[in-house]
Amino acid sequence: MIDVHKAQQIIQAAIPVLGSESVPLLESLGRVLARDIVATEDSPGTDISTKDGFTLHHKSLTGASPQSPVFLKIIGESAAGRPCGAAVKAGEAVRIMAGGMVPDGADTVVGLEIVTEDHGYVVCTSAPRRGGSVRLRGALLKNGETVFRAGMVVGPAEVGVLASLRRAYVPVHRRPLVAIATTGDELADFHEPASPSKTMSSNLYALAAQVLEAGAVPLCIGIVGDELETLQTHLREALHADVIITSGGMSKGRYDLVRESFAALGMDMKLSTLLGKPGKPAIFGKIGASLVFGLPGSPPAAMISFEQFIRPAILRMMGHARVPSRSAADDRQEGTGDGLFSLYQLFKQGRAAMPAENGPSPIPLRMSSP
Ligand SMILES: Nc1nc2c(c(=O)[nH]1)N[C@H]1C(S)=C(S)[C@@H](COP(=O)(O)OP(=O)(O)OC[C@H]3O[C@@H](n4cnc5c(N)ncnc54)[C@H](O)[C@@H]3O)O[C@H]1N2
Ligand code: MOO
Repeated sequence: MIDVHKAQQIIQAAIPVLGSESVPLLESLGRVLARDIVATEDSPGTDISTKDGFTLHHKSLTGASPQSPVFLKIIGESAAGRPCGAAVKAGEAVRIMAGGMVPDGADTVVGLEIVTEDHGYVVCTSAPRRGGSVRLRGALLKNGETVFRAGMVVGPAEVGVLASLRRAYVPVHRRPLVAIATTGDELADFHEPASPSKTMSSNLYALAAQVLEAGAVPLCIGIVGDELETLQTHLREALHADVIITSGGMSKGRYDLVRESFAALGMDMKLSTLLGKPGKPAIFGKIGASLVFGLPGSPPAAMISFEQFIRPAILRMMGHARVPSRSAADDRQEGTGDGLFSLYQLFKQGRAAMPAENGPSPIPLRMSSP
């Protein structure tokens, strides 16, 4: 028997990083880049003014002072997105807006606040430094420059930069398809009427929600009965998924046939039986390329096993380099009260599974009262 941390190491060592896919820009949020992103053009693509004012050649301002103002003829306008066609010569200036293209012949912008206008001339009484208030072509990004490295997680700022690079599609690591089957003849789903001998298969939904929260794609196989042949048939069909999760049927009871079914499908068992609860009877292995996690049926044990083992595995498959590994045992020792262990306690008291004010519906699919 091994402890949770050793089990986490064994699982991580067996997890492949999935290949890449190209996704529309916004779908890359939270995903991991599968390739370096290289700029294919300069940004900005031309010299741009950062102020509203006048653009001119710096030499035109030589000697400008309050005692000796320099008059420059205004020959045109460069608004953002509407460049001025003319080139600027000595003794001339072009009215420019922030974001406007600096025309040929100009190299400097003087802000509106330090000049005056007089009958078609701009009057300058000081000279800013050469190149002042101009963002040069390629100042933000140069053509050929590596902007982001593979392995980086895409956040909102990266989405903005990718958009400025005109990347409508982004290469990211694939999200795993995770098949979830719950086992047990006592289980029922929404389509079946409530009955004292039946238990709603809440694990199917809780685990699917955990899969979604981890960023993967859940595929709910549903409830599979405690019958060897049925189990094998359904699990065989689930083998096209990257990950298969089962809940229930893991203990040594007479009808606990999950291990047997996996064995018959050729499972390479890498982990069997943990030291301590919750999740003691959990197993992990591989069938072909699919990773297989057999979790215990008890809802807190299933959810906590997911947090301890499957969330880190999913993150790793999606290319995340730093994968935090939590354990209910650590949380209990730390006694923070908001960790995995408290989730377990909450479940044991039945509060998470069924809030008192929102009892079970006797009629399936009836809308709960608000
Ligand atoms: N003789 C022993 N029996 C058991 C031991 C033990 O040490 N000696 N350990 C117990 C522990 S701990 C666990 S955990 C369970 C694991 O058993 P299974 O994985 O076979 O779980 P089930 O028997 O199928 O179900 C347990 C419990 O959870 C409910 N359940 C199951 N599936 C779902 C679902 N999809 N949604 C909601 N609830 C579910 C089920 O009705 C049971 O009440 O073994 C113990 N036995
Ligand atoms: O080991 Mo069971 O999963 O411990 O509650």
